[in-house]
Amino acid sequence: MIEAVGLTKRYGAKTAVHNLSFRVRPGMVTGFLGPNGSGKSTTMRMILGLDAPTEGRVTIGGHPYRRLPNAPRQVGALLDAKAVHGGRSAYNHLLCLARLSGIPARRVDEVLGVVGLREVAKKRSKGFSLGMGQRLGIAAALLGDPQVLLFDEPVNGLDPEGILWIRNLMKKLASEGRTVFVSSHLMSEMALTADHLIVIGRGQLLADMSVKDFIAHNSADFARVRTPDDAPDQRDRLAAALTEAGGSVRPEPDGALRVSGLPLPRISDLAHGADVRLWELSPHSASLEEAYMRMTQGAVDYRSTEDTRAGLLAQPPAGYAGPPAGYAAPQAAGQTAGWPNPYAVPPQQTWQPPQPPVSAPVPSPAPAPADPMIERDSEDAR
Ligand SMILES: Nc1ncnc2c1ncn2[C@@H]1O[C@H](COP(=O)(O)OP(=O)(O)OP(=O)(O)O)[C@@H](O)[C@H]1O
Repeated sequence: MIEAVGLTKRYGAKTAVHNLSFRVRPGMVTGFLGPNGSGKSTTMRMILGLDAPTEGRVTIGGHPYRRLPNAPRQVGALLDAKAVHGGRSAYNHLLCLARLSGIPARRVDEVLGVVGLREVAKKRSKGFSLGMGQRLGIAAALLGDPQVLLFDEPVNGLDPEGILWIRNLMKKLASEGRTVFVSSHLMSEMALTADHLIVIGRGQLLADMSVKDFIAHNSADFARVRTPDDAPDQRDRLAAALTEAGGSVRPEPDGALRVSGLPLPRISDLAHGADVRLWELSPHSASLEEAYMRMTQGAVDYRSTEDTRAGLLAQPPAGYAGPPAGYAAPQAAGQTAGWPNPYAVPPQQTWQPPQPPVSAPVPSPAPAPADPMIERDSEDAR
C-alpha cells in the first residue's frame, strides 16, 4: 500500500502539491487524475524518493522509498519512457537495470516477452517509436516482479492495440494482489481500467473514491425528450407540464428537451396527460469524462484563450439558429451566454412559459453569476 499524509511540495514560491493525504490499496487499479500541472508527476516523484517532500510524508508498505529494503524488487515505476540510454539495445538496457538491482538475467527475457519486444530486443532503443519506448519502460518497471507499480501516463503514444494491452496488463497485475497506481489524461481509458480514483487539482485532493461513486457524485443524469418537430406547441406544453411537476427543463441543440429531476415513467405519464406525442424519451448517464470535467473545471491551470471561461463551452453545431422561442437561456455556474456548457450543474428551474404575443419588453437574460475562478485566473496569469 502507498500512503501519503499531509504531503506538500514547494518549489520556491510555487506550491506544486499541498497537504495531500491518500491511500493506494493493493488488489485494484487506482487512477490518478488531474489537469496539466496539478502535481501528479511531483507526487509520483515523491513516492519514489526522487523529490523530497517540503512537509508531510509518503510511504510504501510503511517505509519511505529510500528506506525500503531492496526497493527495485518491491516497487516498479514508469515515469518517463524517454529516460533510456538510446545507444543501448532494449536487452542491454534491461540487463543493466537487472544487474544494478541483483535481478537474475533470465528475468530480462521474460519481461521482454511480456511487453512484446523480444523481436527487437537487440535493436538500439533510440530507433524505437513512442509506443515501443513505453513498452520498454513498462518492461523496466516489471523487471523486479514488484508488488507496487506506478505508471505515469503509460498509454502515451500507444496505438489502440497497445492501449488494450496496457489495460489488460494493469487489471492482471491488480488481480494478482499488487498495488497499481496509474496516471492518465485519457478518461475513457481510465473508466475501463481503474477501480478507484484519486483526483487532484492545483496540488490538492479533489476526490478519493471508486469510479462508480465519482461518476454518481459528479454528474447529473437526465432524460432527453423529443416531441414532433412540426408541433412546437406540443414541446411547449410538455415543457410547462414537466416544469410544473418539479422537473428542470433545458433545450437541446436539436430541439429536444433535457429533463432532470423526473424519472422516465413520470415524464412519459406527464406527456400522456398533456396529450403530447413523444418521438424520443431516452436516459442519459454521465461518462467519467463528463464527471471529471465538471469536478476539475475550476482547477485548470492552462486554458485556451478561445475558451472564454470554463473552457468547456461546446460550440453550437453549424446551422443552429439558437434556442427555441419561449426559453430563457439558463446561466449556470461557469457558463457564459451562448451555447450551454454541457458540464455545468443544471439550474433548478429553467423553463419559462411562452410569453403572450404582446409588445411587452423582452426580459434580458440574467447576468452570469460571478465566477471566483475568473478572478483567480487573471491574477495567476502566466
Ligand atoms: N522542478 C520544478 N521546479 C519548479 N516548479 C516545478 C518543478 N516541477 C514541477 N513544477 C511545477 O509544479 C506544478 C506541478 O507539476 P507536475 O509536473 O507535478 O504536474 P502534472 O500534474 O504531472 O502535470 P502534467 O499532467 O502536465 O504532466 C506545475 O506548476 C509545475 O510547473
